[in-house]
Amino acid sequence: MDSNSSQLESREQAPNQQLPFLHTSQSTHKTLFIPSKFIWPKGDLVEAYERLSEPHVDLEGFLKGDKKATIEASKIVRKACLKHGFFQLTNHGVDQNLLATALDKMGPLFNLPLSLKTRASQTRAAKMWGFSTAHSNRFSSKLPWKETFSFEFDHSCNISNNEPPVVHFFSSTLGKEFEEIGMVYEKYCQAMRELSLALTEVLGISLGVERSYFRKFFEDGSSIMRLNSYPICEQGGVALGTGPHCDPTALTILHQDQVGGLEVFANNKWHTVPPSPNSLVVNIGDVFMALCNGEYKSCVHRAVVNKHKERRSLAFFLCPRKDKVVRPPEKLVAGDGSRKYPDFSWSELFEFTQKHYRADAVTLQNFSKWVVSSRPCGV
Ligand SMILES: C=C1C[C@]23C[C@H]1CC[C@H]2[C@]1(C)CCC[C@@](C)(C(=O)O)[C@H]1[C@@H]3C(=O)O
Ligand SMILES: O=C(O)CCC(=O)C(=O)O
Ligand SMILES: [Fe+2]
Repeated sequence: MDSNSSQLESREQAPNQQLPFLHTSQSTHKTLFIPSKFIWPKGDLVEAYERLSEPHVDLEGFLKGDKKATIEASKIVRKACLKHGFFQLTNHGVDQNLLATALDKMGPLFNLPLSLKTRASQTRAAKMWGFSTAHSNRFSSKLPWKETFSFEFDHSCNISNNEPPVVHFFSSTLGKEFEEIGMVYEKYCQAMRELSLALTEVLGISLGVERSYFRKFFEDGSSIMRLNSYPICEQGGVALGTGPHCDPTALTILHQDQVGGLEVFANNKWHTVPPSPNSLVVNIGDVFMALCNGEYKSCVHRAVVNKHKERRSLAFFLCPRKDKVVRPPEKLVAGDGSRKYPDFSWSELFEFTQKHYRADAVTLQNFSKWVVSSRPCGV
């Protein structure tokens, strides 16, 4: 844990110091040798030679209430989650226009001058909210080759509010003229909330727990939405867009453009995940792995960089309410009676990744040890 936590940047830095990809799309300047802060260890860079597209889970029948199709979908989900925690969704019911617009609007957003984008930086106490360029204000090494906008999405939020929260995030930081873009992401988050809650039902069925069990658990949650932009990186084989990690959250729905770059670790090897039009990528995260007592795998994945094209993706991270206790239902413990992870609240795990430990492929393991050692009575 030491080598990981030492990457956390303790000093406040001037944001965006000499980052090589600033204004990539507006400038002809080429950066052949990138700063050492962007160089990742060889072990994290091992290439992927195989593809992983399967399984595709067709949600149409489930969404229409067809019992046979629901059982079929839950069986496919179960097999994938027992193995690696990754699958793709087709016929997911999300408006294709909304999906296309959400990706399209990222162009004008990330192409804004850096001075404007940084107005949306660090809008909240935790440093991860708002705009970030390479997380350079948070970490001192292994910087990710990406820019991101991150914001919270409270499940109780209602679009008929005067100024819904996502619209407020964009208009209050970037200006009133960003209300329209804000509304696109507000609608996108609403759609992802519905889809992710529907997925919790499929997961419940697949685990043999009551269908609505996980829906109820996440219904009043507060999720995280992140827009990722991966600039062109001309120096091959040293940088990563996002390093190998498991999402500490519960469930991630990823919408990626057609460039490609997502890779998943399965059967002890890295696999490319070629973009599949009309599909959304889903992966299990640490909170869900803990909720099912380790039965389903939190998916180890990363995003590689591209020498020729910029890449964009949108990640919706389903999270419970901050104070909710993450504890598996009886049914999933009863087998051998032993618990794989201690009880914890989502806010404890979230804070762990923001204050003490940079999320990686073994966050849950290290978090569990930390919880057990820091509580007087262990679990
Ligand atoms: C709770 C979170 C921590 C991260 C953002 C959300 C969900 C995913 C996590 C992250 C993407 C895992 C890889 C490392 C990270 C630092 C990143 O590269 O962006 C992670 C996020 C973070 O702490 O910002
Ligand atoms: O952009 C991608 O393909 C993956 C991003 C990711 O894993 C993340 O943001 O957690
Ligand atoms: Fe991820």
